Amino acid sequence: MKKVVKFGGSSLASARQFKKVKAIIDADKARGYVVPSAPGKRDGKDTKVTDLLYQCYEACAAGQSYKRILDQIKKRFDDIINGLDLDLNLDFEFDTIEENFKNKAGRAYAASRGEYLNGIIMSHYLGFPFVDAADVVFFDENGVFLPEKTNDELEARLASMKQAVIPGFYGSKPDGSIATFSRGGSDVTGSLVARALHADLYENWTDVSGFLVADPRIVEDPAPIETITYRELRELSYMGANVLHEDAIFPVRKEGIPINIKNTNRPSDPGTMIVESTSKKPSYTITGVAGKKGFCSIVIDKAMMNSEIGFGRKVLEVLEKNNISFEHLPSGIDTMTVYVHQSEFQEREQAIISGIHRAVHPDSIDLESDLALIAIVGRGMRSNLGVAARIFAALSHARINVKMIDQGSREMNVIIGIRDEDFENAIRAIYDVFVKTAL
Ligand SMILES: Nc1ncnc2c1ncn2[C@@H]1O[C@H](COP(=O)(O)OP(=O)(O)O)[C@@H](O)[C@H]1O
Ligand SMILES: N[C@@H](CC(=O)OP(=O)(O)O)C(=O)O
Repeated sequence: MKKVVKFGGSSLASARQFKKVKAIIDADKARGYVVPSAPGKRDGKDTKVTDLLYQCYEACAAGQSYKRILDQIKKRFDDIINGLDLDLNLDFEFDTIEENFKNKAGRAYAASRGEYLNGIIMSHYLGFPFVDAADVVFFDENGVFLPEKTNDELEARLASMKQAVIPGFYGSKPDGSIATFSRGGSDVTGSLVARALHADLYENWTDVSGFLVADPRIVEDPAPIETITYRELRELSYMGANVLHEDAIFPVRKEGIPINIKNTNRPSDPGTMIVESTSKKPSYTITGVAGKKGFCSIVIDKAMMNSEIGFGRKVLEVLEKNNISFEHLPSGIDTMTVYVHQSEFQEREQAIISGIHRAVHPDSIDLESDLALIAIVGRGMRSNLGVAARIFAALSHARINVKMIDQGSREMNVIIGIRDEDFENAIRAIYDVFVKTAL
């Protein structure tokens, strides 16, 4: 039995948390492969070490003094080392980091040091060998992740190891410089290690007792999800339920390895099992609800649009040329709407509008910003009549105007567009109608 255990920043924020982690690892011999994140927040007002490292790098790159921030980072690690009574000194590592900062090792290098140093501490504390992620996780020269090369190397390196600590979040490029995944990317490393080892289980330890039906920062004490499929989870994590990085699903899914989301602070809670498929019925009609703010809609009107072959392609080509991805594409007879990320769109707004004018000569183009998208996801929705009706009734009762509705063709998700300002109330209204009234 082999288990890969990834501990998030909240599980490694202090010596006290490290002790809980060791107890969890000691409790099960199968927990041999450990992927740590950088120390996270100790309380609501604290700063993640990764954020301190980014700040430190920005200051250094701007030619400003960065010593104060670096000292703060050092103190975070020293407090952990001292709290664990370890015979370990990171002075040499910090000298190297400072040297590399001056030699312009880059932003990704700076950010990666949180996981690197936490990995060294974890390896000393557990007595497990340390494997630098730079030697086993690879990106190309443009920073694009290389899954197969990584898998081959990880497989070869770990084959003879019964235990290992492999820091999350980063890897290396062909020239030896460091690249990272996007924020929250230690989840991806954990998943890659699980795939390479053909592990029986990937345990992802965090500060909540599994995936919850809704974001606990919005809904008070939301119900936990006992079992969720990869597909449902992918929809929810893509739409903002950021317990697990959205790219962490693919590697384990390839191998059919289940993921168990667990709580370091309540290790005996069952947490959430993430599986390929399940015959278990979800507890509620919906499995989960999640969403994101910051979208903009481009509404394009043109009489007889429906008979103009290639209309949609031409519009999307304009976005492609401007390097913008689209999120949703609801359409009517003479109207087509494209939902895009506001921050990306606003940088190229005028170029895109004039491009669409030139490409399809519309009667009008209207823009609306500050929109949010919410995904209501669940395998149980297929067999339940009236899901859309309940969503609309709940939102109308909460006096929320729905701008867009899009039901996936697999009937497993409904996506709605609303105003940013209604976001939290909408999530609560949907949660209440499907979960609270069902309790
Ligand atoms: N649907 C959800 N279920 C559980 N947690 C959620 C959900 N949506 C958002 N979260 C947030 O995700 C956090 C856990 O993810 P993250 O901060 O990345 O943890 P870690 O530092 O352990 O990697 C929780 O503390 C919670 O605030
Ligand atoms: N430390 C990195 C990577 C990561 O995955 O962290 P966490 O496991 O705390 O979400 C970040 O803050 O983005």
